[in-house]
Amino acid sequence: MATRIGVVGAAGRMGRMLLATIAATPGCVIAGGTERPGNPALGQDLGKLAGIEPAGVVLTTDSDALFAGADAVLDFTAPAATATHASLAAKHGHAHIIGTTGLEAPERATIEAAAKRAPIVLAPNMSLGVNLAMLLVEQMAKALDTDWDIEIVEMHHRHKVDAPSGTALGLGRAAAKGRGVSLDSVAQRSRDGITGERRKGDIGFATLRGGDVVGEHRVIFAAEGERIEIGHIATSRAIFARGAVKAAIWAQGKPPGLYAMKDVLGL
Ligand SMILES: NC(=O)C1=CN([C@@H]2O[C@H](COP(=O)(O)OP(=O)(O)OC[C@H]3O[C@@H](n4cnc5c(N)ncnc54)[C@H](OP(=O)(O)O)[C@@H]3O)[C@@H](O)[C@H]2O)C=CC1
Ligand SMILES: O=C(O)C1=N[C@H](C(=O)O)C[C@H](O)C1
Repeated sequence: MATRIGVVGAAGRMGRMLLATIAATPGCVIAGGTERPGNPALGQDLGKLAGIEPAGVVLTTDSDALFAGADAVLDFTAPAATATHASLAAKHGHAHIIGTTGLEAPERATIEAAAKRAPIVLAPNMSLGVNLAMLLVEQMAKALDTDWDIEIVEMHHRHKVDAPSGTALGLGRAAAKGRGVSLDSVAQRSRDGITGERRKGDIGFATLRGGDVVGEHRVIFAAEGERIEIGHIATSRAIFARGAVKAAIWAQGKPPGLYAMKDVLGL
């Protein structure tokens, strides 16, 4: 039987890409899609919305019905909306694939509670390349001492609302894990003015925004006399959408729990 996959935030940049990817994946069908009341695309056919063949399902506001009827729901929306969606996943026990970034402690707590009742995959970046880069960064940070300063630079399109990006913070967490420290204790999320010299062991972040950049990340290990860099450049949102659909197929029918992309990808 086909895997029925729904999309909340279906009219968004990622939402449309997700619809097209579900339709193009053998064994998967679009179960439905939602947006908030007032969205101008409400009532439109989801296939048409994604620029593909009509899907015979229209965009609605009923996320409760979507979570009830889908095997898995893909969520690339906004933090408050994602917390509400996680509670719906818990209510219906169906898989929830979360790509939303900018989540703070209260939303994370709601997601963790929901994961006791539904399988939830949570990842700030669903591409294979970035998840491999995270593993490499962890290994490098483990091998190199604090004579190697770690700095993370990211650039995204002008519409992005959170900073640093979820991926940059994920790369930072991987580096901190490799060093055996918590990211919160060493993160320098921005710098301005007379900052004083760099504190040994800090992990620094720099954020660039502009144009239509899909997503670029660079982790720099800088020592006296040499530098190592691990970089990833996304040129299409299709890489995130493919990862999300893969996660949906993987998570369908799994026991409740909070899973990461490395579980899905077997890394
Ligand atoms: N993990 C990953 O691999 C990736 C993660 N992302 C993350 O995904 C998120 C979305 O990115 P992007 O697609 O560019 O953003 P968009 O703003 O284009 O899309 C988000 C969509 O969600 C909608 N939405 C907000 N609240 C609700 C709600 N309560 N119910 C239904 N829909 C809702 C928005 O509607 P409205 O316009 O009304 O607010 C909008 O249409 C961001 O957090 C981004 O960082 C992006 C790419 C990859
Ligand atoms: O908002 C985006 O576009 C992206 N957000 C994610 C993030 O915050 O890391 C992933 C990707 O880089 C695109």
